[in-house]
Amino acid sequence: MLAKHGVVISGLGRFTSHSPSSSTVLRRQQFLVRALCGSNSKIHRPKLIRAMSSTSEADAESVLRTVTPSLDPKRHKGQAGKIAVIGGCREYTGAPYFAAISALKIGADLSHVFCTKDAAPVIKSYSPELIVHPVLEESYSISHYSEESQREVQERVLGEVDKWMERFDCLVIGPGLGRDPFLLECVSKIMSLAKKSNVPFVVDGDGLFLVTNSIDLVKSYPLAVLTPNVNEYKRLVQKVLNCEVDEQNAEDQLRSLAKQIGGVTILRKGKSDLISNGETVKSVSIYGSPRRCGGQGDILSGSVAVFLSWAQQLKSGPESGSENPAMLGCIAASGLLRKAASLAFAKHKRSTLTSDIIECLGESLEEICPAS
Ligand SMILES: NC(=O)C1=CN([C@@H]2O[C@H](COP(=O)(O)OP(=O)(O)OC[C@H]3O[C@@H](n4cnc5c(N)ncnc54)[C@H](O)[C@@H]3O)[C@@H](O)[C@H]2O)[C@@H](O)CC1
Ligand SMILES: Nc1ncnc2c1ncn2[C@@H]1O[C@H](COP(=O)(O)OP(=O)(O)OP(=O)(O)O)[C@@H](O)[C@H]1O
Ligand SMILES: [Mg+2]
Repeated sequence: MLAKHGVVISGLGRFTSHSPSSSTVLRRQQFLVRALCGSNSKIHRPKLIRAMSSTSEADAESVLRTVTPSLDPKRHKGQAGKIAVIGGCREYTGAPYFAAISALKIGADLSHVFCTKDAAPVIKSYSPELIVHPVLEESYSISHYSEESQREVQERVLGEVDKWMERFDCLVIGPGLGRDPFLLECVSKIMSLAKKSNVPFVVDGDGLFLVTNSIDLVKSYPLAVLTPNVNEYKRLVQKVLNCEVDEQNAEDQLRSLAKQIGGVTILRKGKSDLISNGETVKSVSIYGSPRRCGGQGDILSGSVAVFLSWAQQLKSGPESGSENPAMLGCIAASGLLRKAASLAFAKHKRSTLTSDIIECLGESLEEICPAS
């Protein structure tokens, strides 16, 4: 057992359904400690405490090795993750597709998309692998309804999502959601349903627009992860901390922001990705690509959902640890996306697109954690 900030971390490496040998367990424990303290550290208490109390580059590859489950023939469909993306409207069909297909490409078993009726046939046509629910409604389709009928529509939407809720390991809320007020009101109620069922969620894109204006939707929910880009982060800082982004004290500001929102985990995307849960701050700067084509953040949000789910499995094992699964999920996802982006850029240079990066996710994970 190891002590961190006076908290006991016990048996970090036991997976419920993976049944690893004791040497595998020990290796995973050592990986996790190295990952959180830097790659050269040994398991040593004072050093661990020092490393956790300041910002440092996470060893993303070690985290990836630790959280990625082995492919066990005894496992059934669903055990490697069931993810749902809430997003997709008239304007945006690419973003929810990128998030949902990335989850499958990394290794999740099932990936659902809950989107508007207009977006559904388009998203279905991108891939038969996705389970697409055309249930969300925008104002334009219900504006001629009476108030009571509008309430009934909202109840129906919530019922359609809620009947699936308990089956999901994680939601991704926001890629390509749009900003329609009726739709966003439904989504805020979907967040409440997720919290009631203790389902973790990653909030991205227009989901962050919603949350920035109603911070209570995520406040103090430890299973919430926010993944803001430069603009989304600026808006969050202005709203919550009532000041401007301070690049000189980026880590401290991120830590304060996460703390102020009650210890949610925030992954601030940028040249280096910075991750904090209000206590520690970690960065992921390895790999990466100079191409800034749209959609890379969507790959990231789908990936965080999968790795967070896997890290949750680690935590629910009989020798569970107290390490934050959301932090581990963010570090793993950031490392993998940046590796895939660098691989795709090496192949495609200026013409690199988000779909090229998605094609490199499997190869990138395979290099770090071979399937056999
Ligand atoms: N193919 C698709 O369907 C895509 C849809 N997307 C969705 O589009 C919606 C809006 O997301 P956006 O990311 O465009 O919204 P943002 O508010 O983040 O970005 C809006 C504007 O900010 C500018 N900007 C970007 N990076 C900047 C930087 N570093 N400094 C200054 N300005 C910068 C962009 O040029 C853009 O015009 C979301 O729902 C999102 O999920 C995006 O995910 C991209 C792909
Ligand atoms: N300046 C940069 N240099 C290197 N990598 C970057 C840079 N900015 C972002 N990234 C990488 O790209 C990923 C996606 O970040 P980005 O800021 O493009 O998200 P986004 O704007 O939400 O994307 P999307 O177009 O999907 O909405 C980040 O996780 C990060 O690893
Ligand atoms: Mg985005």
